[in-house]
Amino acid sequence: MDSTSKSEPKIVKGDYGYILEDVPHLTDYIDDLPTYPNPLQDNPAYAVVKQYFVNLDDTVAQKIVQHKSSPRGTHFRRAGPRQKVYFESDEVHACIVTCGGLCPGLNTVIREIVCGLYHMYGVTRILGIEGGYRGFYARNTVPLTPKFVNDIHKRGGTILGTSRGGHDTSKIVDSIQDRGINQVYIIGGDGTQKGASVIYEEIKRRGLKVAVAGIPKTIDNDIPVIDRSFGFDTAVEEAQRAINAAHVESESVENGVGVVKLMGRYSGFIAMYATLASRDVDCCLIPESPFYLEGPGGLFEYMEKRLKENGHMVIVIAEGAGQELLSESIRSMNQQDASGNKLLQDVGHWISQRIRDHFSRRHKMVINLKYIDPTYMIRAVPSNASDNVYCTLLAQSAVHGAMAGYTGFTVGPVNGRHAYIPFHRVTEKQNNVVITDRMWARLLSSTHQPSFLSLNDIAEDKKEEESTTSMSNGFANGQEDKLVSKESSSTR
Ligand SMILES: Nc1ncnc2c1ncn2[C@@H]1O[C@H](COP(=O)(O)OP(=O)(O)O)[C@@H](O)[C@H]1O
Ligand SMILES: O=P(O)(O)OC[C@H]1O[C@](O)(COP(=O)(O)O)[C@@H](O)[C@@H]1O
Ligand SMILES: [Mg+2]
Repeated sequence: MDSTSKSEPKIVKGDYGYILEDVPHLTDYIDDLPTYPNPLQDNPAYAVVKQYFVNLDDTVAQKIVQHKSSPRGTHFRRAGPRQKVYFESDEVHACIVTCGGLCPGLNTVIREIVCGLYHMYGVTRILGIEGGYRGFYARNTVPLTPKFVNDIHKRGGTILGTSRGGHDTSKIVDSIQDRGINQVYIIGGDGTQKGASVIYEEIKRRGLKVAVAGIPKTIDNDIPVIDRSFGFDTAVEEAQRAINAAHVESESVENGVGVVKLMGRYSGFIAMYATLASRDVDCCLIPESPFYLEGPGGLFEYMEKRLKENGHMVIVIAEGAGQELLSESIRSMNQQDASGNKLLQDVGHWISQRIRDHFSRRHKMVINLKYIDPTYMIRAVPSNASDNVYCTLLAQSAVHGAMAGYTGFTVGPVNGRHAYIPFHRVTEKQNNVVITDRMWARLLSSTHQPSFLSLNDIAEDKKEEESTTSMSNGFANGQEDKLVSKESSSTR
């Protein structure tokens, strides 16, 4: 990977503690760029909207809950169409790339970028880059038209293909420059957005009139600032099928135990929401909440109690949970994937085996354990109706932003309003479940599982909480109503 110098964040301060964390604009480094009237003003479909264009000064507050005397705080530029655009329709040559793991909705975002560019702005030259970042210099491209993408939202995966690794900034920007591309739409997770950020920096360094727009993708919902990531809703819904199966299997036999492994490398959002939605789960284990097996307050003690009471139980475990326990018993190999993400040990198999061993050895109790691993099935489905609508808004926001000359930004809803967010804000931290939030407390009270926290842990946590301040809010982070203030994100 090339190292390019990083631009300073664009911060604008206003009255009463107002801060705008703005995104770059092509005019920041190119002088005298001509502007054109937005072609949407002549579009009959949008003629009915009273005030269709977004006011240039509109911004979206990051923190929605305010006290009488609190400063106005951080804001982001509101997404949407602007009266003036910086590209003429026939001048635009756009490209779209998808990177990282699969996620429901990728095809919908591709479709809506193509249709948005074509129908709203009259853009006809749109290239699909195949196979992720390395596709810029090592794979084929495919011309994208509304006809070509018409039905793709009904399919899972990405029609463009994806990959991990292979980010070579100068080769990618060479390819952008050689092909005469001037709008780059990059769909991907935290790693992808870091890649998009260095591409933007290199484009700026070369002084190119090329807008770089990121669309955040992560099934794990681990991207901070935005309310939730697309595909997450679908993933939670799809996980219900696996949990239902585990429940049916476990309640049909004596001492039935259903174990379901769900995705979530560092963040347990899918497991937490799937558990809260299902009501059939007796225990949910996530990376953010360390647990232990043996002894008072441990998982085995709880299982014995639950099986005695109810005759069956369901455990949901996120793939990143309990990794520290696994590395104690299995020699950890510290392997990484091509993007540098840690390769996890299979916690589902491990915990199933430990449970079987425990009950046969210690109790001579016959349990009937069924282990279900639906992880890739959940990721590979097409997006549901609500994610489809969400993907459409994301894609259109990205198109409006690029046409308006903004660059180096990620789009996403912040407290329900779509905004342009500078890359560094979505890559500097990770969104994690905060186990001292009301949402996790709701889960504990619905499953009745132990918190696995000793009194010492709680006291230490409290101390830490007192010295940190609240950061995020928003629906899917589930952190809009904190019990106590705590930084909701952590770096990897
Ligand atoms: N720090 C980084 N700088 C540049 N490119 C990166 C960086 N981290 C990851 N990438 C690239 O982003 C792409 C996707 O990253 P990955 O972590 O696999 O998935 P995701 O974007 O879903 O988190 C890969 O092609 C990878 O090479
Ligand atoms: O496709 P792979 O490499 O097996 O990826 C598995 C990982 O991808 C994810 O689904 C999402 O990760 P990314 O957002 O980084 O793509 C994780 O939950 C999971 O650990
Ligand atoms: Mg990632």
